[in-house]
Amino acid sequence: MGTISVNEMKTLLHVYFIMGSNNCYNDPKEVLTKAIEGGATLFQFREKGTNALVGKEKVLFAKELQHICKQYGVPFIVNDDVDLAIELNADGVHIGQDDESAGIVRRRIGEGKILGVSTHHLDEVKRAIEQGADYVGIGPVFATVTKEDAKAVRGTVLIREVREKGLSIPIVGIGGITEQNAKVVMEAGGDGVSVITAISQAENPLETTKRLAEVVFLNSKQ
Ligand SMILES: Cc1ncc(COP(=O)(O)OP(=O)(O)O)c(N)n1
Ligand SMILES: Cc1ncsc1CCOP(=O)(O)O
Ligand SMILES: [Mg+2]
Repeated sequence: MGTISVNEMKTLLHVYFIMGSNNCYNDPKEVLTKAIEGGATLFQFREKGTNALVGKEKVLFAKELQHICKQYGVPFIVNDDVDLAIELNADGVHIGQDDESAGIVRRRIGEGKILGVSTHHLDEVKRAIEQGADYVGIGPVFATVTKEDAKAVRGTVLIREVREKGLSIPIVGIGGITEQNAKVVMEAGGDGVSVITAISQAENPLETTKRLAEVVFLNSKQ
């Protein structure tokens, strides 16, 4: 882990909103603002897939979203793009198993930044811990249409396994999570839920995030 405490990290993971420009029907800045006002505790900038912005446009857009996060005191995490995270002095980075190794990324971003790693098996969780992850993302818990190359749906099996092994690493579930099924992730031992579609395509992102936050709060152990 870096310098963030386990408890602080677990609290930040409660309602982890992830978004890129191509995930929204409406103005993404408005969507992010409403999500935060509704209770999002952490934000991940994930600009990838069909029609994603690149180059200067991507950087500019990232800066706009980072500015919103700063105004509300919500940490801003960058997905995949470690160079961008360093350039923007972002609060952290999220990487997957096909990205740069967690150990290298930890050394690049330093101890003071948040490092999240996607995991699908217990050995990946253990390796992420050894290499300095502050939290692990586990999923897809449910079917998702957002990530074209998503791994097979495994429900909450791995979340339960990690807790049964007595590992206290902060865990966030991901994949197809909504206010209707978030409770299952928390009951399995998750510390929070990360969502893209549930908020980015909600008719009312503010009210949806409020309801999601309520489910997480009611089922949280801290
Ligand atoms: C919180 C969280 N968990 C998992 C992921 C997925 O990361 P990855 O497997 O690297 O896939 P991409 O998101 O990069 O397509 C995530 N982004 N966030
Ligand atoms: C990035 C990612 N990693 C595993 S599933 C997923 C997509 C989650 O998006 P949604 O909340 O729309 O299912
Ligand atoms: Mg990735």
